[in-house]
Amino acid sequence: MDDNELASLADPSFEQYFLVSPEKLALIYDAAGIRPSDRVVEIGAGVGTVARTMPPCQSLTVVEFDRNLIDHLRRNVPHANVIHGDGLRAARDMAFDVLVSNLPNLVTESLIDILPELSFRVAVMAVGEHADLGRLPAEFKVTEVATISGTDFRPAQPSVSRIVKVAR
Ligand SMILES: C[S@@+](CC[C@H](N)C(=O)[O-])C[C@H]1O[C@@H](n2cnc3c(N)ncnc32)[C@H](O)[C@@H]1O
Repeated sequence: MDDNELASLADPSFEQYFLVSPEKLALIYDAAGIRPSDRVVEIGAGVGTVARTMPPCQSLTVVEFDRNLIDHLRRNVPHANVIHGDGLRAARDMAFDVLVSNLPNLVTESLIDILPELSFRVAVMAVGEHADLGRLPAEFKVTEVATISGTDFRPAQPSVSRIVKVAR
């Protein structure tokens, strides 16, 4: 998928910016520490730019809210289980070891709120510049991984996000 195609698929009303930076993707995979036995879930998977090069794992499930992207996801990540729907609801209904997400900031805030209800080993999440993860219970260890913005994405994302690792 070239830059023009990615840009043409992005719907600004869903805050769709697709992460394509190989360096930032490598940092996400490294932080996730995915093991071959892991069940991995990505919510807000877009067209699959993160999921398509996810390290080997037992299972990969991708959840996307925008129906228009589902066929692209199926094509780009043929080995994944593709779910069309709300990632917050799906996360509550699934069992997984590793969670990856890059959602609109408001949805991410809700995801942070429900993290204590979910059972997982590691979550690697893009969060807003000023997101407060200090509200998570002490059982969670939060580590800053990187910042992502601008041309890390297609189309370029105007705002800055932080990638954080949340481990139990
Ligand atoms: C910033 S894009 C990131 C896409 C992809 N993760 C990446 O980094 O290239 C956010 C994606 O989350 C999706 N999204 C927004 N709200 C969602 C929700 N409640 N459940 C699942 N997906 C959602 C959007 O449609 C969009 O594709």
